[in-house]
Amino acid sequence: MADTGVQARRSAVNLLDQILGEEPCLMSEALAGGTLDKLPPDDRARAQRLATDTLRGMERADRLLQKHLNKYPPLHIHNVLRVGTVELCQGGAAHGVVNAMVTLVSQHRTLSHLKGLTNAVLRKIAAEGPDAWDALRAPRLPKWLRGPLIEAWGADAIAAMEIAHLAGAPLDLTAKTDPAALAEAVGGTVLPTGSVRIKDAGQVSAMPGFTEGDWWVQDAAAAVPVQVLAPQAGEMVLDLCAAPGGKTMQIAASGAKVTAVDVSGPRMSRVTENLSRTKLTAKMLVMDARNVEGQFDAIVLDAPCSATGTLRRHPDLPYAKDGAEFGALIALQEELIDHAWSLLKPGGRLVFCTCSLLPDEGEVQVDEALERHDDMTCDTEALKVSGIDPAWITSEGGLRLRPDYWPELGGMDGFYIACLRKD
Ligand SMILES: C[S@@+](CC[C@H](N)C(=O)[O-])C[C@H]1O[C@@H](n2cnc3c(N)ncnc32)[C@H](O)[C@@H]1O
Repeated sequence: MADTGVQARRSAVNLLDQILGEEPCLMSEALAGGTLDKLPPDDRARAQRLATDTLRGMERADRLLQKHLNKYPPLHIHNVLRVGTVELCQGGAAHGVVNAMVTLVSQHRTLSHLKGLTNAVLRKIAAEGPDAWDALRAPRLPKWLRGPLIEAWGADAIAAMEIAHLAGAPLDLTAKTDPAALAEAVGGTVLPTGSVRIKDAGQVSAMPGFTEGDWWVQDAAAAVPVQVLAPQAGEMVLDLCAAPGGKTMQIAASGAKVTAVDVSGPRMSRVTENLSRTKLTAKMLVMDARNVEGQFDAIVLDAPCSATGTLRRHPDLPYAKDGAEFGALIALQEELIDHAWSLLKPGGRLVFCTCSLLPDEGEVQVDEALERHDDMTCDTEALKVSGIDPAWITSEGGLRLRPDYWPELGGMDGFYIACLRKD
């Protein structure tokens, strides 16, 4: 029987039901719960892509749907309509999308009576087409996050970030040795910071050089902290909060001796897999970073944070979170900085970074660390790595990267990075 895409679409809707349900969760949590486990790999990838695209465009989808609904139907049907609307407005063939959505509603145990509504509404959306979609504003961040971000960066910057969030993220790779050769092999371009960017990537594991371990997936912004650290061959480098290992691999590839630490055993097994594929080595410790002992020449601390810099790739986050746990993360970051400082040799450097857009997890965190430690200074020279605009250096001496930077190149994740020198 021909694949009508019903299974992948049903799974996308089921994912959204969990993410947007009474007890919201992250997509990664829904996936870890096995939601897509029974699907063949192609359908799994398609379901995840559909759910992600729908979350990115959800505000637009709801605005279009509002016109055709007296009141919102049950969440499951609402999500069916959202997925259908996003597909239709992003160029999906009307006949195929509407048929698949109506079929999956007609097969539902208790909601099959709403197949007529599904059919009628999606046909109207199909008639309006992508023009109606393009005329709508970029979806806004939820109030709990928008308010603090406007306070930090201003309304214009947040509007630009919302456009970047809607656009999504291209695939960035870090080359083990030669970015130019990698770009040629995979049909990508070398970014100013040396990462290789691919606009329309297919299945990652099928790309040239994956099995050989010539590269790993890492957003361009996430690759900058180790460029700032500039590890040297033979140095003893500590990578705190290391999993899944992007920075561990960068450090190991430089010839430094790296010790990678993460509190999560399952996440550390991903570091092991990545190191084995790329034929790189590191000493691995599964433990709380606050209990690590020893003295190191250089340390990178990629602290757990709100991850608000990664919304281009994780549009589920604003729906699954409400900021309630950020206070505890900020307190943990402070403890981690202080412990990392005690592990650094005199003359050494600590690169502190977070994939956050909140100054409390970046600029403020470093300002306060400078107050607590007399022997700590910010090394702004270290931030002047290839492709970094000096205008991105902040008043306390860190580096602020934002999703609205490099708009012509396809953006970057939000990150904060500081290089702290021990006098
Ligand atoms: C932002 S991710 C790290 C990404 C990683 N550095 C990379 O480049 O691939 C943060 C990590 O911190 C780990 N983590 C959270 N609390 C920790 C703690 N107290 N000690 C060590 N690791 C911790 C999490 O398990 C998670 O893997």
